[in-house]
Amino acid sequence: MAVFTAVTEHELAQWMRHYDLGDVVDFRGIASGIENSNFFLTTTRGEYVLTIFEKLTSAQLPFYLDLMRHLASHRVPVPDPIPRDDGALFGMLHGKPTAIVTKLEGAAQLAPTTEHCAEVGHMLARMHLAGRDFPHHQPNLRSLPWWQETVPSVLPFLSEAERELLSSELAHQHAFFGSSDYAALPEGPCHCDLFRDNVLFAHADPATGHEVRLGGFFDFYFAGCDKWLFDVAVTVNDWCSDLATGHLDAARVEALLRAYQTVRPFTQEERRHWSDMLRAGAYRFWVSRLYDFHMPRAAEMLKPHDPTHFERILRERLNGSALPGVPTCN
Ligand SMILES: Nc1ncnc2c1ncn2[C@@H]1O[C@H](COP(=O)(O)OP(=O)(O)O)[C@@H](O)[C@H]1O
Ligand SMILES: N[C@@H](CCOP(=O)(O)O)C(=O)O
Repeated sequence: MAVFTAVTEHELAQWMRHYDLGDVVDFRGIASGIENSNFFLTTTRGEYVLTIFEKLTSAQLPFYLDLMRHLASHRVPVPDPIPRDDGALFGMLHGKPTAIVTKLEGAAQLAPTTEHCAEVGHMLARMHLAGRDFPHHQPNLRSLPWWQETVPSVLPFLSEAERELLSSELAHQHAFFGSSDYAALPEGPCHCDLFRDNVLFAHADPATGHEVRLGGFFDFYFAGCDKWLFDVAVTVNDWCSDLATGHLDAARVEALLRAYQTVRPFTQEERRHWSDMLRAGAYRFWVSRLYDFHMPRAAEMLKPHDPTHFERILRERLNGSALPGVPTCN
């Protein structure tokens, strides 16, 4: 269930008068998704996605929509927000901010191979470089200050061993974030949630002979400015982990990092702190999943994600001997 706000034919017709997108041919709700009401919209001009933002406010939205527009204009395949006739990238429908963005091609690949990982790594690096001249700044709102604020509220629900790990890792990350090496890590706009379900792959490309072709990255609504290495770590923790054990698959890690570094090689500090950042990436999602699990919001529609998955991943990453190294890139 992911249409929280219904739109009638009449309301859609009124809404479309603000856009130069031709006539509506088809309009249907998208079943997946948990945050917003999403609809596939086909017009005589093309295919789009209409999103009614259920939680994000008008004040918060410009950063995300401007970033998507900026990346799309730099030929990074992301949904491109369509401006209305007054130039705005969103308007209000049912009292909620609403936007129309371009529809990406393809389907999610939930069992990725090394080829999928290489495509994702390559595009992630391109995305980071394309974001360098993005003029707006908004921090990743799910970083250290949010962890520090949130951890005390989940501690009472946890076992002694979980509490111990949550607290000791927070202390470790606090020290890492305060270090001069951390300050030297390159940064910029990051997706911050580039999981398997936020990337689409289209069919094989006969022109290049590539078996897999990236359709694009979407769901930028956790994006923010952060260390690029954090974005890579979040991505590797999801794309390259065995889902049952949290163990990193060395071949997928190698493929993703090698492809990333053909575009942007890691700095010395990044290589040195790869394992700390994998831990930070795991910690971020352990904390958010614990929070969603133990403090579900009223009227939550879906079962919260399993927090123990990221506890397992964090414990795995702490076991340094299980970590594949960062490939060198010449
Ligand atoms: N721009 C897009 N192009 C193609 N499909 C999209 C696009 N945006 C969303 N979708 C589809 O809609 C689904 C729900 O979107 P998502 O961003 O995950 O929703 P939510 O923000 O509610 O979690 C995705 O799984 C994807 O199939
Ligand atoms: N990827 C996160 C949850 C973020 O929610 P999304 O469905 O909007 O991507 C997780 O797995 O915990």
